[in-house]
Amino acid sequence: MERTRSKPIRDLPETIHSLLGLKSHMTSDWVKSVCNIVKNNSSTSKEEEDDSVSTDLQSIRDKLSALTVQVNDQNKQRRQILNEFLDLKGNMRVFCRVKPLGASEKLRPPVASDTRNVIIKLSETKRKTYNFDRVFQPDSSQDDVILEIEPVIKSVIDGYNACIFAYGQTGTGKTYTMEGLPNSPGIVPRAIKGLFKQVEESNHKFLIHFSMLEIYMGNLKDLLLSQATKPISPIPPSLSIHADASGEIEIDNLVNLKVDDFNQVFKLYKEGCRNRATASTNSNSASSRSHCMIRVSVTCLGASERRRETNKIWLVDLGGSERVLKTRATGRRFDEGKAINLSLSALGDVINSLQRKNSHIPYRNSKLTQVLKDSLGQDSKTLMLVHISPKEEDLCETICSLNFATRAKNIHLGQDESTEEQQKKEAVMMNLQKMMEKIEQEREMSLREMRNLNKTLEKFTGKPHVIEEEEKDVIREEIQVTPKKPKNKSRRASDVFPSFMRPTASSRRLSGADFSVTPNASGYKSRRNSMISVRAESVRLPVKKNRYDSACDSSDRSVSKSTCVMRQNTSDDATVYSQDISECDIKLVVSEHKPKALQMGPGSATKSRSKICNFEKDAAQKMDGTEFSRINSWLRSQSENRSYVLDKDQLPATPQNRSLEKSSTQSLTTEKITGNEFLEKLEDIEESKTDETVVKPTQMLKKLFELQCLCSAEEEDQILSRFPNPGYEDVDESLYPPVLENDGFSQHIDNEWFGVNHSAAWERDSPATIPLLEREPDLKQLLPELAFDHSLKPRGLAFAEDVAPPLLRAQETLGERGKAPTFMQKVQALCFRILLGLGFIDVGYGNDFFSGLTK
Ligand SMILES: Nc1ncnc2c1ncn2[C@@H]1O[C@H](COP(=O)(O)OP(=O)(O)OP(=O)(O)O)[C@@H](O)[C@H]1O
Repeated sequence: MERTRSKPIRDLPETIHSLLGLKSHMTSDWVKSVCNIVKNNSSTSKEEEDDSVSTDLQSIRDKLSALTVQVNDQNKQRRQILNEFLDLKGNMRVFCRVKPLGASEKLRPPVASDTRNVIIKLSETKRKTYNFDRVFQPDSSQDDVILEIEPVIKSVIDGYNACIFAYGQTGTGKTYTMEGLPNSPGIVPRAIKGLFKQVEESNHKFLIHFSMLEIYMGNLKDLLLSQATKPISPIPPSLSIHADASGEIEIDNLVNLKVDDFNQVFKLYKEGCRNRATASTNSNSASSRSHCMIRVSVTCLGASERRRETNKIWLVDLGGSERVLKTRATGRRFDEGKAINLSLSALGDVINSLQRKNSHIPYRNSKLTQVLKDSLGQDSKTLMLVHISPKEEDLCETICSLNFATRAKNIHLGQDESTEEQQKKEAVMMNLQKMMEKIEQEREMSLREMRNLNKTLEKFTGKPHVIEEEEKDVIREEIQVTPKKPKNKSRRASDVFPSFMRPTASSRRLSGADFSVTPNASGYKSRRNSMISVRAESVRLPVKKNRYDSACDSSDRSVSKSTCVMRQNTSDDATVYSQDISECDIKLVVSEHKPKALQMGPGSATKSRSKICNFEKDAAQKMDGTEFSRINSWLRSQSENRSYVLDKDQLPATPQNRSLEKSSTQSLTTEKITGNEFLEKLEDIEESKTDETVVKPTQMLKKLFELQCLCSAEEEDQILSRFPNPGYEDVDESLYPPVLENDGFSQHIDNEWFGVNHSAAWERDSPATIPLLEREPDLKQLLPELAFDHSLKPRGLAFAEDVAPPLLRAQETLGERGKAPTFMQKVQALCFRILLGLGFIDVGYGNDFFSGLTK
């Protein structure tokens, strides 16, 4: 182009010379006409030039559009083939993974396996074979497992709901498979990575959201929201499950964060794991005591070939099924084990009904099945990984797990197929797989060509080609707190539950969520709107610092046990446990929870509350990627800000309380008080309260005194020795904080990030497990006449009514509530518990988890 422009200038002398010769002929008209010719000439060439460029651009655009259509077509074909392939494999695919024997376990295991079968040696002559889609031998790697889940990830991109869950006896490697270790990451990180990779390769624009929750003791808990670590912390909005008009399951108030890459997911995942509590059990030193559920939602607008605009995948690490008798769980561990078994049993029932193609599928029988309703069965892709132990002592549980998995496997396949049919099917599947590979290669080529053309286009125009549908895309909010549906009580799942599904006293007691209490005389309002009166006390126990702590957290840790009592429901107390900053004081906290802001220091409840409000407000705003870090740091600050507040309005104007009030305002520093002062303060406060308000630990202390009066220690020991209770090696655990663990995953992640190995030292022998009274000299002073040795332990048990799992209370075999229990009633309660533990008494759950599984 430059050459054409410079030519007239080069030719100028010559032109002038020739013009000079024609001087006589040059009239003004002539000059004008020559000028016009030159002018027209130059404008024509410019237009021509522009035309040729725009033609080029147009042809690129046309090519791109054609390629887009082609890729869409290829996507459609791929989806159809994949779907056919997965249909042949079964909507519910079941894998079995056999845990390797430990180095010290040299015995020949009774479980053998090949790539599709698990053979159980029941006796010398009797063997039972279980058939699965794939069996992972003890020496199989994480890679082997991941390879098998790839089709499921692809079907998520195609718009199908999916669910991958790990099932099995406690300690058999569910968390290992789902989370993995730093050097061998498991399904969760790799599935999410795989999802992002697929999204990157796609020609569509996807929006990905991440949520994480756990089902603990039958209640949903949002793991991306710091939970109320103390009774008067802002209470996170309760999560409730409902189905939308299209039957998709939604969870109201569940934090749903937009994520742009795997790193963001990784941070959230870490945060979620931090909010999860695991505990040490006889079977697993870091046992998951809940079901951990990760939801990744995928939205793609304008992709007609996808099954639906928004779909999701659930990645679930189920709590371990366990025989309570075998694990010898007591107190809280016992309750947790029962809750896990109950929901697994409900899952088994759903699977059973799906398999039998029953018209009614009992999804409503547990929160777990309600949440997974649209991801189990129907046209969703489900992958179950059953984990078994090869050890002889676990044979019974292994058979239960295998039977459970076999029922699931039969969901789609129906009757057993003949070998011939199976071979035919496998040939078809092989063919489909080849077709899919071919289409994927072609698709990859088309996508590469599209990328190159896009680059060329960008060079000319300065912006990439935009496909029409993409232009229409709406940028979604970064945070989507699922908006509450207009209050239509009859539509809410929780309201139409059969009564046994409604939150029980125990579930409310433990989670603090779902606080639906019958109105009482004093006029009850929902907990979220008004917690009329909250009294709480907290005892903090120091926890030995481990290497993990020192590496990732500069603060010390302690385990705090807090108890709060709400006026609305005197029988309910919410016990929460948290890992917290180090303190070893006995701290008394009394507060009235009011809607008005509590003026406390940094990280106070007020701030947290207002942040939660902002959180919801933000849902209405569009956010860009940079917002993520803000939210992330907020989430972090939430988990780090652990403080206690004291509301002076609730304190009677006694000198003690004035000092207490003072202590509370001293920027949350805890006032050390002696045991007697402590009791006096409790009593003062108790007197000032309405008669319905109870402070449970005070009661417990009082009852300890009462018992001391009722009978001597010798008499009591004598009676108790007649009822051997193998589980009670310590004072009942429900009275004390659980052994809080860094959960497996965060441990792994943090190890990876900080390069430290987790020290297994603070597990069972953690100071947090040492009975409270032994650790607290102040409390010890309170009870000078009680021996602080193991003779105290059975006494704790005598208060069976207080410490028994709340579900036992429903039996009401101990006499009327509200009356002071006599010693005989306490002994009866103890007997009841023992008989229950030995399996002689049914607790009224209907079916025990293990019964029926071996049918
Ligand atoms: N396939 C495996 N290879 C190596 N180690 C394994 C394997 N499976 C499990 N483990 C190890 O066994 C221990 C218990 O595993 P894990 O915590 O995953 O069990 P779990 O089934 O999740 O237990 P729970 O139900 O109590 O949470 C862990 O230390 C884990 O690393």
